[in-house]
Amino acid sequence: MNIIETDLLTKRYGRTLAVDSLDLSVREGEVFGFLGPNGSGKSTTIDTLLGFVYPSSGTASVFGMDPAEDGKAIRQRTGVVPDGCELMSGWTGRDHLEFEIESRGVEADVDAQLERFGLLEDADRVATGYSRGMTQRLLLAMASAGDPDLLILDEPSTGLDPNGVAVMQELVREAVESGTTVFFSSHQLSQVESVCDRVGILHEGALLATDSIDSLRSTMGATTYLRVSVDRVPSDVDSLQELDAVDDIRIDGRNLQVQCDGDAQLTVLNHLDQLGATPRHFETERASLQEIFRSYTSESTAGAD
Ligand SMILES: Nc1ncnc2c1ncn2[C@@H]1O[C@H](COP(=O)(O)OP(=O)(O)OP(=O)(O)O)[C@@H](O)[C@H]1O
Repeated sequence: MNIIETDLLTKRYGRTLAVDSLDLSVREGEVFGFLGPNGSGKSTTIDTLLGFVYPSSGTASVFGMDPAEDGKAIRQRTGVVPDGCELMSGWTGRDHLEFEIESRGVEADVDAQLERFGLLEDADRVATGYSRGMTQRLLLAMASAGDPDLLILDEPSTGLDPNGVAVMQELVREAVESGTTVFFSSHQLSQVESVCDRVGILHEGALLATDSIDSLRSTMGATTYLRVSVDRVPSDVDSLQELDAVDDIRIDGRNLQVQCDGDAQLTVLNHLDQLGATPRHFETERASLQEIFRSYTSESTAGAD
């Protein structure tokens, strides 16, 4: 079953096309990474899913409900870490958490939740005095209170130190174990890569690709960088380029960098051997999500120019 489904979802602000014919499906229990550069429409999509913003055309459904009509019911089952949230003046961290629990109508142990996010000692301080990292931990504590069916995290690691990031990643893993679906919007690609099952790449309001990170890598074609140091560079080294699996070769002294298909390392090393070059050392590196992301968004920008 799909927890989130959109069909040609479009949102215009005057002449700005913030979300453009978006077809999105997020399955129950998965961690879906929603990736896109600044201004690509991530927050607008989320606001539409939560019923804060109405679509210009197309439809959205969350838990099978229309957010434009049943936004409140959707929000009661959803924990949200919004992008750029303002805290209530004069309220303590505890006040914020208690309010969240009450307004979503869930059961949660307030002290345990504060402790889990390292906020128990500061719980009775006015939260507008919190550091950015503490504020973000408070937002995570509020969003995850009472094990919601859906967690929407919009840039959840903003302001977090490495410990905070680890707590956030742990939160995502625990949420999934308890059956929560997680919608994780970010341009912090390394964090998406470590927790998400599938990612959607958004650019200028449109979804360029949706798939698992591995499939996106193989769609990119030559996705492995093989770095080899050889005892000598053969004069006919360019013949490597004739191998189907090889996309590009760069030579720096006795070091070669070969961009090739994921399973072609041995073919390349054997070919070098046949050319009379003995590999002294080699290492491989797969394309990172960052490169996949750049490849999709820059191709699309090039096409638009
Ligand atoms: N209330 C609004 N009024 C007018 N334009 C808006 C409004 N909200 C968003 N936009 C525009 O819609 C586009 C998409 O913005 P959105 O905030 O959804 O992107 P985003 O991917 O979440 O960006 P970021 O990563 O910077 O948060 C941008 O061009 C933005 O300026």
